Amino acid sequence: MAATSVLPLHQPGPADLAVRFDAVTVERGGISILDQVSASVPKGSCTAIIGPNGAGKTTLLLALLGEISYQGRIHMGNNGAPPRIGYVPQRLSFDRGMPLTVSEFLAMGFQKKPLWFGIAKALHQRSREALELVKAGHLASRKIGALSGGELQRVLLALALRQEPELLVLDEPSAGVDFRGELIFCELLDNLRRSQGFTQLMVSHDLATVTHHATHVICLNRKVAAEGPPRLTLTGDNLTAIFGMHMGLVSSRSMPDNRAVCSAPCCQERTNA
Ligand SMILES: Nc1ncnc2c1ncn2[C@@H]1O[C@H](COP(=O)(O)OP(=O)(O)OP(=O)(O)O)[C@@H](O)[C@H]1O
Repeated sequence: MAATSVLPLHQPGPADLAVRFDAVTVERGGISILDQVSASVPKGSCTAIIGPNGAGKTTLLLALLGEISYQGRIHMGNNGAPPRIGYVPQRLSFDRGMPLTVSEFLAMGFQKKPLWFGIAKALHQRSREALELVKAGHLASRKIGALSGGELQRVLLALALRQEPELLVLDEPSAGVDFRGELIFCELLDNLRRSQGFTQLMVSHDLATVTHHATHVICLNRKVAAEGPPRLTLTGDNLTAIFGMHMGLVSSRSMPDNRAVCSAPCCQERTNA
């Protein structure tokens, strides 16, 4: 597949960057997953990594989180000190019959000692505050296994925000969430990012979300095909190069605030749903 060259659109200095991937290379089972990936995440940005299935997006996040080994370098933070990182995973496997309330689930993440020693009242209060922050205070006494996809997503966000992260990493935050739920979640994230000042790095398959919310985009398909502001990066040529099919972005009058949406048939169906 032809890859376009990296666009020289955004040339921030090191002090402006929350993360810099420098020739990151990952091989798993003898197969090349990431090949010399160099890209930047501007400080305070909402940076989206886009690319087709199997492009290595999750792998890049796992390398950043120190969960897998890689060649190359990943620079984070200004003064050599690693930033506080919050992480919202793509999916969470757990026993849906687990007899835990949302408040207890969050308290488990907050407290150092095992749950069977009981949960301090103050931690329940902290859980409630964490839920209020993501506009999910009403979920505190619900069973964690009974939550919908969108509700669980908010709880995981509350958990990720507990340490006041400087870098919030989200792997497909809108997977399994309907269009309206996704819109609300992304707006919540935008507001939190502005009020708390963290940098947001997310993997997304939804080009409408990326167009509307991201301030910086990394187009990845094993290598970086393009990088820069969405308006200049999400061109028909770049999208065709990484997704291998003709794609473009169209403007839709039927959308709130006339935002751009992806013209690919799957996105059109989703948008019109
Ligand atoms: N543990 C592993 N061992 C071998 N190959 C792996 C392993 N984990 C992932 N891969 C392969 O690495 C490639 C990239 O996977 P990754 O999950 O990073 O892609 P992705 O871009 O996040 O995909 P998706 O959009 O489908 O979530 C895939 O081909 C996958 O099969």
